[in-house]
Amino acid sequence: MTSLYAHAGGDEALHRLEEILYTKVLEDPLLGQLFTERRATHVDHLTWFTAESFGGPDRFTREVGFDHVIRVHRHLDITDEQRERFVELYMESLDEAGLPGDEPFREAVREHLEFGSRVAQQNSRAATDGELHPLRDVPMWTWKGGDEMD
Ligand code: HEM
Repeated sequence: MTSLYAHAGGDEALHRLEEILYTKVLEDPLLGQLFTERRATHVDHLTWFTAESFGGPDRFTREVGFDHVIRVHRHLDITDEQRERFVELYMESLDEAGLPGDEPFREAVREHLEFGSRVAQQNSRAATDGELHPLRDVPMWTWKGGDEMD
């Protein structure tokens, strides 16, 4: 079965996607409150995370580590509106980056995002370690598509 990573177009396509998303996020009035400055590592780290989650190389786990994702979201106190806007901008970015538009792919990306953004939100609101989401590894995302020969 083709991985989501391969179907998306690999690192190059995912990097293009995350770059577009990050530019949108920085310019957005609601999200700009959280993302206050452009960080050099952001697009690369988000690319590596997504690549790994979609069945590509495990570079995020090897070079960054899942604890980092918990740390960066901690105490951001992400609101429902901000979480939803993040998902909306991400879905828009898929089109602008020219990623595949087929339904199984889009559905898998949306599920990954809904899950990931809820984990980030929970961790952003955790007052104690006990309130953190139990996820401690990059989640491996599967999908219903990918049987085609490509
Ligand atoms: C699938 C969902 C998400 C994933 C995979 C994700 C992943 C990441 C990663 C890997 C970083 C570290 C970047 C670095 O090291 O430079 C990061 C930072 C950050 N994330 Fe998320 N995130 C998600 C959802 C969200 C949501 C929903 C929000 C808020 C609405 C958010 C807000 C932030 C902020 C404010 C930072 C740190 C500030 C910055 O780098 O400018 N994230 N995220």
